[in-house]
Amino acid sequence: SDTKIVSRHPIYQQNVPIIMGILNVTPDSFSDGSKFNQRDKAIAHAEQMLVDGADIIDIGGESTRPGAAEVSVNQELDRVIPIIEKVKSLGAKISIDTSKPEVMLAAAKAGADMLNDVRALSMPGALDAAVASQLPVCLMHMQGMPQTMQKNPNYSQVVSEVLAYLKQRVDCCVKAGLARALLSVDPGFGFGKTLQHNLQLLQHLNQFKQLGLPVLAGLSRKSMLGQITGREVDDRLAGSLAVALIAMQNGAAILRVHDVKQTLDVKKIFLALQSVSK
Ligand SMILES: Nc1nc2[nH]c(SCC(=O)O)nc2c(=O)[nH]1
Repeated sequence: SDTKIVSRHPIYQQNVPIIMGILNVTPDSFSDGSKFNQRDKAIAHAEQMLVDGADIIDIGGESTRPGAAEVSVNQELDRVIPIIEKVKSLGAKISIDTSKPEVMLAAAKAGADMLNDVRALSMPGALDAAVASQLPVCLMHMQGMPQTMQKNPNYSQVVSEVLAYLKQRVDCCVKAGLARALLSVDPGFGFGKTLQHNLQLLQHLNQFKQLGLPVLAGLSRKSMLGQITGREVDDRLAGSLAVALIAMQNGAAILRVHDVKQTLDVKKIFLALQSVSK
């Protein structure tokens, strides 16, 4: 295959899977209490994930769940910037989960180490902002938009279509001035995909290595796991760990997860087997 291994930005840590701990700072995530004790809870959660072994903390101020309402720039800035500043002071590596150029630039100024865009820099001004920041960026595939993406996801060949989209976005970023070494790609589990589409993408996750870039997998507690196990979102640890291992075995370089402590154990088991000769 035409795998072009490129030199990679240090944040991608070469050949050991990276654990990205999820820190949602949307109102429903730390629902009770005032904005300030919600912030304290977010920082405590970030601290715990760092203790538990997270390599990067992914901070997001816009819920991109199916049907989620849109968030204004100022609302999103107000949610994420104070948290980035505090988490940075803990010495953590931070990725900012946003599609808005203003949030990307402000987050970079506040100390973010990576951009994570579920819209693959497709919003107006986003690509220019990413180039200006010169930060590593994860490009994710989404079919449609959060409000409508799960209505009727349809592909003729989901794996090749998602791969082609990501290849096109990578080429566009490189042409705009982002070195390939900064880029990572993500098939976007649950973003405009049926269960079958998600399973196809997971089964053939290796295909995405053709781009020669780190592959990020975001499977943790997602509804695809609920569809298979019948478990509610707070009861999907076993399902999340199962797919985390499968994703690692299928080449995922970054795992975006809620349950950092448990996923670290899965990573250690995976690496122990890697070191044994076949
Ligand atoms: N790169 C990347 N970023 C994400 N942000 C979310 S938010 C929805 C949820 O966590 O359920 N998912 C993902 C994902 O899969 N990949």
